[in-house]
Amino acid sequence: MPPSTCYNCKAARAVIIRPKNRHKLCRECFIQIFELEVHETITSANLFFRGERIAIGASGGKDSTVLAAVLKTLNERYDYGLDLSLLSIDEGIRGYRDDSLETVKRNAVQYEMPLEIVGYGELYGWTMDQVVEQVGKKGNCTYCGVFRRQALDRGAARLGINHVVTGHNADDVAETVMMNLLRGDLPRLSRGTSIVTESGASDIKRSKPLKYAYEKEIVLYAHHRQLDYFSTECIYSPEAFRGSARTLIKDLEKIRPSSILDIVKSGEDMAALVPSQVRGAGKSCKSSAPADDEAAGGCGSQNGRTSGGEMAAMENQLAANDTAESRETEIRIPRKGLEAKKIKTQTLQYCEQCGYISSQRICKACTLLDGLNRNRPKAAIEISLEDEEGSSTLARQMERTQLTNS
Ligand SMILES: Nc1ncnc2c1ncn2[C@@H]1O[C@H](COP(=O)(O)OP(=O)(O)OP(=O)(O)O)[C@@H](O)[C@H]1O
Repeated sequence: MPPSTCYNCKAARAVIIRPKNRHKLCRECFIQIFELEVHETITSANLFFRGERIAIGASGGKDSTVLAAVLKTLNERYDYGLDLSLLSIDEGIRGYRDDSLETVKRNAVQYEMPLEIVGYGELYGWTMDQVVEQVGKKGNCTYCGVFRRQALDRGAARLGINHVVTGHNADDVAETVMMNLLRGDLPRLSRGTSIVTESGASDIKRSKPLKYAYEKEIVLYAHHRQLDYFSTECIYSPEAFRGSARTLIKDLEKIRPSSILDIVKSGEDMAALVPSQVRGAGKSCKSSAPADDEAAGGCGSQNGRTSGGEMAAMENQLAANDTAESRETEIRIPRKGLEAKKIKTQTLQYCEQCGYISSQRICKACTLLDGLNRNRPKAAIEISLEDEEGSSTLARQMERTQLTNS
């Protein structure tokens, strides 16, 4: 069969079949189109203003590396006038984050961007290796997600920047939509689909310029531009529910490539139906809008990305059961009072311990830290909570927050 020509330029040889729409493209057209689509996302959502300082949440992985590369290209090509920096959080995971941070350090040189690294150890007195040693692998993603959100805010505040962009892509958003649909959490679904998340008290705005970019296309882009990124998965436990949502979406994508974007768009439409006081996002509703699933249940990264084998085995099992058993269908009538799930609204306040924005008296990070510190052997607490000047980590954390909030 003769090689196909590019669907776009009709001249060069096609080397890519776009996962999004199956168009056959040459390398140059694919790169141009990918960048143009991110540019359109940025301009149609008015994400930036001229002269704005932006911190790129840089993990060294493919998504944030592509984000940094594309933002640098677009900033120069379209003269956005942005001042771009890289901001990395060192969760303290030996054999994973230390290696990926080396990639970010190289990216900082390659893209000529300043880099700030903020560590869980210095902020919280706990690295993720120590947390996992204490709590085990199960549930550790919750600690990591809650800590990371605050750490990104604190790192940005340290740089004097109030807009953090992250590499969350269309697949991540579709998973978040699916997970929150399955657990009936419309407020969180709504926050997860939003391209920008702002909270009432923190001045730090978050946005996802790659929100409509397919993960597969991000990998293709990184490959064809030969970007330097780190591809090892986090060594700690998978977030099982996200993994199941991912498997479901990947199965749908095989039958219908547009499924990912369709789910994202449906999520946006559903979000539009959620009243803003229930959604709990944005400055107007005075809520802490405590993030989407980035904070709620881990990083939403490679974690939990199951192959789908478990699902297939379960489907086979169910099919076998169906033929063996009689085909009875049980219809349950909901008990009175249980029909409608009560939707809680959130009220803005500051954590009494560290001053960070929270919907509770004590923020999630302090609650988790209290639990960790209570169970830490006494000698270890004394050593790790005292810094050279003798002030406690949380006290330092509070000082920083007061600076941030003032
Ligand atoms: N340690 C970190 N430091 C800074 N930003 C981070 C860190 N971890 C995650 N992020 C930000 O959050 C986004 C989503 O993170 P997630 O863990 O889901 O990783 P991912 O989908 O594998 O992305 P990546 O490929 O960039 O690692 C990343 O693209 C990045 O912008």
